[in-house]
Amino acid sequence: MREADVTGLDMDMVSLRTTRDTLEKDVPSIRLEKDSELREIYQFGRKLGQGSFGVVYEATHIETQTKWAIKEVCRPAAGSSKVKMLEQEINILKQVNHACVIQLKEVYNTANMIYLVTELCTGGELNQLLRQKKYFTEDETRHIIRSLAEAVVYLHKKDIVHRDLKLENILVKNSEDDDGRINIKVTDFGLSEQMSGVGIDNIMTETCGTLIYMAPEMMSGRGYSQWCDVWSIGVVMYMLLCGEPPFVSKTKAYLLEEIMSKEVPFNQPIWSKVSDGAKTILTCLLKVDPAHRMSPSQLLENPWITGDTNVPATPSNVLKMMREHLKEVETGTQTPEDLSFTSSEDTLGQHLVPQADAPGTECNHAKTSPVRSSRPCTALVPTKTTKQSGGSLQQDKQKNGPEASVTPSTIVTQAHASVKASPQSSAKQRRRQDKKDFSSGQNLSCDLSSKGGESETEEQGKQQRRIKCRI
Ligand SMILES: Nc1ncnc2c1ncn2[C@@H]1O[C@H](COP(=O)(O)OP(=O)(O)OP(=O)(O)O)[C@@H](O)[C@H]1O
Repeated sequence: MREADVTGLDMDMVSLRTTRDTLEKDVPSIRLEKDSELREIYQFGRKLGQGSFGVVYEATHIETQTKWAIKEVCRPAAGSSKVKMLEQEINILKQVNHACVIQLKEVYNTANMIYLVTELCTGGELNQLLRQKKYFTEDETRHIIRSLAEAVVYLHKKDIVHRDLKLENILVKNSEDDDGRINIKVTDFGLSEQMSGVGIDNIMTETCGTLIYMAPEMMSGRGYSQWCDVWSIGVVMYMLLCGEPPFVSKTKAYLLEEIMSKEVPFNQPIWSKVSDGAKTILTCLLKVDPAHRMSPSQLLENPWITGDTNVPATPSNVLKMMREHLKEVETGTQTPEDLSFTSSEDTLGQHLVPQADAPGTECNHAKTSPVRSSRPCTALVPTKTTKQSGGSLQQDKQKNGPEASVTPSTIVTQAHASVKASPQSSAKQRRRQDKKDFSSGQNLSCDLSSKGGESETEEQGKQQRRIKCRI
């Protein structure tokens, strides 16, 4: 493999998504007799940071004079949960090769230590940069979120769910490249999960990650899938644009209640300067019901991300879509037959999905609908939900292409089943319905019973605390 792929030096020519997905790489795992032997290969420099596993140093490869980061980890006790997390992290890093995901170059093992040699990110963590800048411009945010979405699409295609996406786990390769862009690398796969099962096996129940970035379905403890990463992208994007998290509360239970009872807040003065396009995306990423969340692929196709100003701003709710469609019918650009809504009675047990999955359309990600069109979403068609449940990711991939790997699994499908989108629906009604569905026993119900319970006291005053269940 070329050195450039490992070092990430290809960054400048990777604006096209297809060129960013590179081939799997071979990561050598090298056994050393003594720790001092590594000092003959690398010259250790300044300390870059300290994590829960070990210390990270800047290091220069003596032979090539290239700079790297080396994470020095004290070998945890065999069989311990720490070992499992480390193994999981190394396992995943060995499989990934993407310009926006940290690259693992080599692993060195000695009797007492493990050394992970990764590409060096001289710009530090994204949260440090945010603290300095207070907030990012829309252009800067667009570039960062596009990179993050590309990384997540790539990971999800490999059935990897990061589960702890946050500003602290996004490193900045270098402060700014020649074009003034901030190039990011997703890191810290300690809490990531690789889904290998089918259908229900792909639903995870561990509560892990960092509270303010945590998807409500994960907080509720009832089960979640890869859509938890989408929620985190939404929180990251919100924070980049205004410097603060969208939802804050003292405990997990109160935070969940806050998320369930409020719209995504855009009332601070700073939001008056932010485009409607960006706000629409945030609303679509931060949908309470994962079944209604925008998919990472849809995010990449959104005109706000692509910068395609020729695509008209598309209405973000059913009512607006109806109005626009009726206007089109009135002006003769479409026939009434195109308006293929069914009555709400007809839709019992079914869910309505946009007919097209085109850029800039409604955020519903029911992409398994066989009906696809290149025109913007204008009509809703019912799809049977039963067909989706229980299907394997592999089968879905074969049937529908790699996109299907991010298809919501059964639990999400159940959520769809309970949504009846009538023509009278509005965004607010939809959100209320989301919350109702979410909190009902039919799908991902929210268990607020822990309020005042055992986990609350433990979490008091620690909004950003990480809950690593496996430790
Ligand atoms: N490749 C890198 N380039 C530059 N700095 C890095 C790199 N990797 C890690 N760091 C810095 O070192 C710090 C510690 O990283 P490390 O991955 O050990 O811990 P962490 O991100 O806090 O996660 P955890 O404690 O869950 O392992 C990070 O916060 C970051 O600032």
